Parts: sequence; structure tokens; C-alpha cells
Amino acid sequence: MSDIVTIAVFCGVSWLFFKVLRFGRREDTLPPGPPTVPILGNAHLLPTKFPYIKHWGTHYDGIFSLKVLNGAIVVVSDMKTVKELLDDRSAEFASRPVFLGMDAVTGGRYIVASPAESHFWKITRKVIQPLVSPQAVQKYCPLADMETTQLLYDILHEPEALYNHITRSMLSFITTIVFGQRTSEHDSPIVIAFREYIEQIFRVFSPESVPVNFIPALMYVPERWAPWKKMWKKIQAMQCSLYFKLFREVERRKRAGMIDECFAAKMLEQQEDLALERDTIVYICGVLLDGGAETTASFLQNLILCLVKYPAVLKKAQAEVDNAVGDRLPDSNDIKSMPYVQAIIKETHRFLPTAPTSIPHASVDDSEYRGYIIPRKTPILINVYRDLELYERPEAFWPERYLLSPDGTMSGLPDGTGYTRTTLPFGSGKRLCPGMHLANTNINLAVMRLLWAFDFASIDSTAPSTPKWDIENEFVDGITLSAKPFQCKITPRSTRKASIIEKSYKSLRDGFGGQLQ
Ligand code: HEM
Repeated sequence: MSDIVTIAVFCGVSWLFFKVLRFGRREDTLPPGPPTVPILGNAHLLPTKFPYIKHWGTHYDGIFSLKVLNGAIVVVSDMKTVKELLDDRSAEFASRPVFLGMDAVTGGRYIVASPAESHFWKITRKVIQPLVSPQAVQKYCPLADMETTQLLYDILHEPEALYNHITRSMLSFITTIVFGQRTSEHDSPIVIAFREYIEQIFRVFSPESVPVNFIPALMYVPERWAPWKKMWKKIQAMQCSLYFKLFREVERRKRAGMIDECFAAKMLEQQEDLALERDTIVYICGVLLDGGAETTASFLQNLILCLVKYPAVLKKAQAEVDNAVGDRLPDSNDIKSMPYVQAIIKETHRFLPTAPTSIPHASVDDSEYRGYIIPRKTPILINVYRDLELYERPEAFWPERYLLSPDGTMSGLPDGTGYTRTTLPFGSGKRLCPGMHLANTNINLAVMRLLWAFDFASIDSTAPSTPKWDIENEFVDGITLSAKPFQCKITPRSTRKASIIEKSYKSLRDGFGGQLQ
């Protein structure tokens, strides 16, 4: 009897030993990747900061895998593969990996993290669509006009707070559309709460949270030993407070019988038909703040940093703007007659993309691609940051590339390798950012007006003629690439322009019965 027990124990221990030894080893069916080590796989190779900067080499032919413990990450590293996998086979690859942290924070009511096969994802995309279609966004041009006019006025009077003015302006554009409430001051409680919250929410995707996705058993660790759970709880409280505060105000106006055109009010009207719970509506509205305000604000801050570092680009763009509009403020239609400004916007998206690795996709089921098997729910990241193969001088901020070819790629690329699209910064396939047209409407106007109104210059008179970039010090670490607040000298380009800004702002304010500020 004791022999049988000994043999059973020996077999059990050997099985466990071999099982553990296999931990971290790449399955033959996965795309290739760097050599693994037992248990960790490639976990030790993963950058803990600024993950998109690392170029893993071109020898993997556009797709490779990284083993993380017993799981894997698939990385798509050229545009041909982005097209074949994430665009052309979008129905299969539009899902999301498991985001246990985000689900814990939002109760699974966050479209960004929802699987494409879920009812919640489908209904959210459906109800957002009428708000963000190319036709629908036209009606927000007057709002973009108002917010960018105030942006110019605020910068004119308090240039040192550039960063905060941009955040306020972009946030106010979204809070007005979604919750019918402007955020007219950069130090108002909503703007401060938003800034504090947005700094935290991205930590749900950070290395402090991610291991839980690979070792789900960590979810059972009691909170007092699980710092990530404390962090999620704090973020959850901040998120609820922000979203519900804005939403309760919409409900109050509804009770008071006020006419309300905002998205949240429309959702409340349709609540019964859509069979949505109140909390679900709140989160559908709330995610538009997170997705819409921070991305557009970061984009503008990144663009201005480029203009500060490349004064010749600034001068050339200002000449184009002046030529098109003279002394009047640019309006939304003017963008068509400003190819160089359009090129600057595209180049900023390429050079400093707001979401460099996009948001991971996943396949709905195990899927075959080029003879490899990509297991369902495996995170698929994009790593085409400043694609070295497609662009001439990829590491230079050079908007002219978009005047030479519409997608900015170099000429003479072999067939099939030159595929790219200027919508790439907004994602892929069925997951393509629903707010793209809304973002473009506001960004185009803001950029034209900033160029028209101000000179932006380095405070360092000894700045090198070939600008230096120090991503790790100049940018905030996280899944978005966003410049830290930076100093620059901002001056109105003429007294006439300054007085046009004053007058435009005051006439808007008077038109709103003094409500603008
Ligand atoms: C410069 C501005 C913006 C950039 C660069 C940007 C970028 C992105 C990217 C890369 C994704 C992931 C796409 C994918 O998974 O393939 C995304 C998703 C999303 N964005 Fe945007 N975005 C911007 C503005 C906006 C705006 C203005 C809104 C709405 C008001 C918005 C709402 C969303 C939502 C709701 C999702 C989730 C879509 C889903 O998971 O199906 N974004 N965005």
C-alpha cells in the first residue's frame, strides 16, 4: 500500500515538475519570437515603460509572439499584417483580451474593454453612431467655434497655462455634447476631477495591473495583500464620482422640464426602448469623456511641442493660413484650402501617435494566420510606431512627406509593402475609433486657429537646429503618448489678431448672455 502511495506521489510530483518546466515555453503553433526562459517565457524582456519605443527587429516578417508565463502576446509589426489581420479579417479579430482590472473598475460596462461579441459592445456602438457620424459632427462646428475661440482668449491672457487651457477646451467640447454642460474654467471642480481621474485610469493597463490577466488566480488574493485591488477601488470611486455628478445634472434638468439636446438626455428618453439600465447609460456616456477629451488634448499638446522644436514648419504653416484667411479667424471649412496644415496634423499622428500600440485586439476563436494559430483572447498589439520601412527619414518630423504622397510613404516601395492609411492612429477594423470624425472636426479648427493667432518659440535660445527628443523625460509614461507640460514662449502674432480674438470672444460671450465664462 505504501509503495502505491509513493508511486502516486512520485508521478504527481513529476507531472507537476514537467508542467512547470513547460511554463513559459512557446507552443510550436504560435508565431515565432525571441527565445524563452523557463517559467517567465519572455516576461523579463517586456519593457516596463514606454513599450512602443522598442523595435523588436524586422526578421519576424510582420508578426511575432511574446510568451508571458503560460500566456502569450502577439505583436503585429508591419502595415501589411495590420491590413491582413486586423482590417480584412476584422470580424474574427475585433474582440478584446480579458481586462480583469478594467472589468473590476467598471463592472464590465466599458466599451473600450468589451468583447466585440458581447451585446454591450454592439448596443454601445449602435447608440454612439448617430452622435459621431461624419454628417452628425457637422452640427458641432458652432460648438468647436466657441471652444476654440475661448481657447485663444485664454492663451492670450494666461499663456503660461497653455496645457490647462487645452485640456479645458477639449474636455468642454465633449462634456457639452455628452452631458450638456460646459467646463468654462480650467480650475473648475470638473476639470480638476477629470485630470486627476485620467492620470489614474491608465494605471489599469499598467504593469501593476497586467499580471492579473496572465495569472487570474491573483484575483482571489485578499485586498490587504493585493495593492492592485486597492488601486482599482480608488479609480472606481473617482470614475463613479465624475460620471454620476455630470449625469445627475442631466436628470435634474429633465425633472425640471428643460429642453435638453445633449446625448445623455437623448439616452434617457430612449432608455425603455433600448432596455438599458441607468448605470449602463452613465458608463456609455462616461467613456466618451475618457476617449474623447484626453486623446484630443494630448494630440494638440504634442503638435505644439513639434512646432516649438521645428520653427521652420511653424512659419511655413502660418504663411499658408495667412494666405487663405488673412486677418479673419479661420473657420471649419478653411481646412480644405490648407494642405500643409493637414500635413502637419497627419505628421503629428505619425510622429507622436496618441495611442502608439492602439488598444489590444483579440480573436473571437482560435484563428489560423499564415500557418500559425492565434489562440482566442490572446492580446494582439500593434507595433508600427514610426514604421522604419515605409517612410523616408522616419525619425524626423517632416510634414512635407504628406505633400509628396497622400499617405506619406516613400516612393518606389515594392508591391504590397507600401500599404498604410492615415486613419491608423484611430485603430483598425470594426474597432476603429468611433470618435474619429468628432476629433478631427475639433482638432482641425483648433490647429488652424492656434497657427493663425500665436507664435510658439523655445525658451532656450541655444536650442539646436536639429531638435533633440527625449521621449522618456518629455512624455508621460503610459499607454498614451502625451507630452508633459512644457515651457515655451507664446506671443500673439499681431495686435490686430489679438484684438480680433478679444472681439470674437466677447461677442460670443454676449451672444450667450454672459454665460461663456
Ligand atoms: C486624437 C483623437 C483620438 C485618437 C487618436 C483616438 C484613438 C483611438 C484608438 C486607437 C482606439 C482603439 C481602436 C482599436 O481598438 O482598434 C479608440 C477607441 C475608442 N475611441 Fe478614440 N481616439 C480619439 C478621439 C476620440 C473621441 C473624440 C471619442 C468620442 C467622443 C473617442 C471614443 C472612442 C471609443 C468609445 C473607443 C472604443 C471603441 C471600441 O472599443 O469599440 N475617441 N480611439
